[in-house]
Amino acid sequence: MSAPSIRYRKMNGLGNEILVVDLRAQSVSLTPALVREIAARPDTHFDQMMVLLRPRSHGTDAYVRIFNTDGSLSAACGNGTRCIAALAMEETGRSEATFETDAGLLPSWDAGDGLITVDMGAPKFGWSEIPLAREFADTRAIDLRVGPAEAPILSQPSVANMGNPHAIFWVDDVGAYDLARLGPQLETDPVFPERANISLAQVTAPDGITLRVWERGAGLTRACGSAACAAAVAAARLGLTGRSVTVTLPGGPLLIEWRERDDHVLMTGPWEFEHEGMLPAGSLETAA
Ligand SMILES: N[C@H](CCC[C@H](N)C(=O)O)C(=O)O
Repeated sequence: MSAPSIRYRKMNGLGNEILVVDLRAQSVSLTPALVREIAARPDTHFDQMMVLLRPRSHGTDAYVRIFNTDGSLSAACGNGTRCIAALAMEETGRSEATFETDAGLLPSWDAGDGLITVDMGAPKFGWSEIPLAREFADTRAIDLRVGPAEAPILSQPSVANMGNPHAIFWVDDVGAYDLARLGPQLETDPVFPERANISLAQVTAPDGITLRVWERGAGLTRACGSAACAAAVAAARLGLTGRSVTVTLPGGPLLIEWRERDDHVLMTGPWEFEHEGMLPAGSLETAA
């Protein structure tokens, strides 16, 4: 049997590296090993791979599975959703697109000036919804720390689920920490049974947050949309900011609005097309 040929599109959302693979008309199974192999190649390297599958629900453009670099799955990726929304809008000629993931529906629309808004849904704050391994009554600050009890390096993060688990540590200077060293340790702390995305957040104004993220399954990235949403809602819950904030990541700013009406979080930002090509046939033979 000859290997299927599959096109990929390499994009990015604020430097968050996104590989889009459209399998709506093809049947190929992507194993974690194959995903890791694709991620290891310079041309197709990604932080997240957005795999478009045939829609499961009426009115949606695709059912989307999202893989991290390490082959694990995530039910949310804000930056990647802007990228696939841009492709879908170009394909349909419409100015909106809706995707389904395992975390629910993600409506998105053209916000003008080359920006796209994604409705990331309502955040969840219950300890079992994050999920955490044991009960915490107040997830605005949980008892977790790195370093000695009397002088912790980082402590008392807020936690939230934005379709995926996030912990946000509030700091005075996001640049003052070795996140590449602390991230892996916190990501896999036993309090997070499904691991977690780890953020350092610095509140710079009632409508401004600076953020650095160690992503579950992907490591340090230039931007993480769902982490920006999680930090924004966590800051608003603590009264550190209002419900509309600009979250500035290493890759640039995202506008986050936590809508009063239905608690949904709206994320607005750019997307960029880089190049396209075919996935290496050799690796796909393994999967066919
Ligand atoms: N970069 C993505 C999130 C990836 C999350 C993933 N690392 C996980 O939850 O496992 C974003 O823009 O929202």
